[in-house]
Amino acid sequence: MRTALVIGTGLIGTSVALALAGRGVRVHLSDHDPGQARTAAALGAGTDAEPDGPVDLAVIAVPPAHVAATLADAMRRGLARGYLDVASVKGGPRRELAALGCDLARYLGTHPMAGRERSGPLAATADLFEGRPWVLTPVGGQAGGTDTEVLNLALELVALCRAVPVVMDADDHDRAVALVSHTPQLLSSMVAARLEEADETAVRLCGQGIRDVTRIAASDPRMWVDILSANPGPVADVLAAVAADLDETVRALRALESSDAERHGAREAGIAGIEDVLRRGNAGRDRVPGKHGAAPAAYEVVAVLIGDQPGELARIFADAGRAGVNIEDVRIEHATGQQAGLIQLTVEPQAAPGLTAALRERGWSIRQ
Ligand SMILES: NC(=O)c1ccc[n+]([C@@H]2O[C@H](COP(=O)([O-])OP(=O)(O)OC[C@H]3O[C@@H](n4cnc5c(N)ncnc54)[C@H](O)[C@@H]3O)[C@@H](O)[C@H]2O)c1
Ligand SMILES: O=C(O)C(=O)C[C@]1(C(=O)O)C=C[C@@H](O)C=C1
Repeated sequence: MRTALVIGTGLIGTSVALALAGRGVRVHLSDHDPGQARTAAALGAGTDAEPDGPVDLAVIAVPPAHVAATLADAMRRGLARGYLDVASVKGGPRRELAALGCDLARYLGTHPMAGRERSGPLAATADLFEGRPWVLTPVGGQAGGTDTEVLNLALELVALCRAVPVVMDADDHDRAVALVSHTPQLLSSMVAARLEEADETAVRLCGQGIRDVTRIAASDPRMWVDILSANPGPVADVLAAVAADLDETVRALRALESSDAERHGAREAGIAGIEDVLRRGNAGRDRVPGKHGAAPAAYEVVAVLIGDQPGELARIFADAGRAGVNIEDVRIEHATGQQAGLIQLTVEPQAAPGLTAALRERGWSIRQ
């Protein structure tokens, strides 16, 4: 692929453009807000000048509700040899495109399983998709089937973004993301919504647990209304199953709360009910793939106290590097009201003792 056009230069469009531009593709950037395209160009994602002829691939990265109309317009203007979108739902856009009478052979619905809770070009990064699944939903058959050239262009794009292609049927994809992406977004928002009216004395106690659970509650509501309203049935099915667990858990807790719990064996039943959902949670969590889609790995965490001052992170990473240790993941826990935090360095189990010793030697305070 030599040339590409990215329409919609927000978080995802600009991240794609940065990855392509970094690997030598000439990228044209377009957005209905020209300021967004200018910002993306200033970040090195390409040029906001119009292409002077059809590009190899047009990438449509606008909110789901605008995908079909944007694609239809681009196709009518003959802007590219192949077209794909990156929207988080796949069944709806394809049906809308068909209803608009577009050439479905030149189009492929795709979805990179990577993102952030922030929007816009300034949140974009060239490595956003590295090691992440990128779903492709080609359609077989002669009439309306995906053209091989378009599928190959999409595979090249996925490879240039260093993502991992996963081929799926569009409706199967929508049911899968209802479970692993759309319902988690709603549950995160619902937990965070409890805090809106909460007493300040409670909010001050927020620790890492609630930070983990509510990170994506900071996402753009307009975008998520678009996504959820394009996948209502599958999301409602998963939420109904969660609601059944919630009902059971509330019943179990109420049984423990009642004053005559001991007498009627309700205490044992209540504990069993709570334990059941926690154990099923352990089993589900064990199935979440690890880094780069590999089987979940058992890592160890080395927790170190760091000061809240410039250069501390660089210093600790350099010290870990000098000890020859590869850091698999990093998390920082901020201590409320203190000029310090706890950095948790996730490493291979065999590297943990050496890293602990090396950091102690260099004066770092290790927390057990
Ligand atoms: N945010 C995520 O985590 C994530 C992950 C994977 C896929 N997606 C999908 O990627 C797409 C873009 O999401 P985002 O997070 O980059 O959003 P974003 O808000 O950061 O960017 C969207 C951009 O599209 C532009 N836009 C809106 N309507 C347009 C139109 N009609 N023509 C041209 N430009 C238009 C906006 O000005 C904005 O710059 C969505 O379809 C979303 O479902 C998002
Ligand atoms: O990690 C995040 O912040 C995301 O929101 C990413 C996430 C996801 O649920 O995994 C969100 C929506 C997208 O369609 C794909 C990826």
